[in-house]
Amino acid sequence: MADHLRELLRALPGFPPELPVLDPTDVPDDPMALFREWLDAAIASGARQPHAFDLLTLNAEGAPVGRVLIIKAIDERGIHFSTHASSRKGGQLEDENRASMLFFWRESGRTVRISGFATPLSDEESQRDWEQRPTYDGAPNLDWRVYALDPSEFEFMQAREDRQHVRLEYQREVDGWQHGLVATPAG
Ligand SMILES: Cc1cc2nc3c(=O)[nH]c(=O)nc-3n(C[C@H](O)[C@H](O)[C@H](O)COP(=O)(O)O)c2cc1C
Repeated sequence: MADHLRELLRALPGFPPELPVLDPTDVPDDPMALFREWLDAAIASGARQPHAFDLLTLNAEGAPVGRVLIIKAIDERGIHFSTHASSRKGGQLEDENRASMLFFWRESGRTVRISGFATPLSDEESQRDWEQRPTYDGAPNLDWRVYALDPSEFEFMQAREDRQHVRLEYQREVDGWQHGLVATPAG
């Protein structure tokens, strides 16, 4: 049984043959510009839910907890997502607002991890988001909250068929963003 699953898993197709190239010598200084480029490409590709990401928070024991959300907007305050403030993630963010977002666009073999601090936005902005949800029935929901994750770190990974994946890391320093290749082994 276990062997059968092992064979099944090994036989699954991996990355598509035609993958975009990430040239680390030709990237913007601002990681948000590269993120926008990759997000726009994922949206244009017609892939389902290109705006979905894993949100990683920390629970009261300091253990990481992940779940899938969608992003709602990007502005100078960061990347917006929304949820119930009284949800588990809402409580975790209230206690510890360090969080990480992980995007995976399998059609292009791309991932982006964005880490930073999530801040709740105003009641007004949160209600506006609530009212735009497809299930909105006219009743307000003061538990609904939009958060903006202000990034301090990005990592872009462009997969390659030969598994020599290109990984580019951006760190926010006092004088702006610094970037460089990640040299530790990839899969
Ligand atoms: C594609 C997808 C998108 C989702 N988007 C959201 C979202 O934007 N906000 C949200 O609160 N939950 C969203 N969910 C549900 C969450 O994954 C999660 O189950 C729920 O928010 C409860 O999480 P928590 O108990 O860790 O707080 C989404 C689930 C999927 C599969």
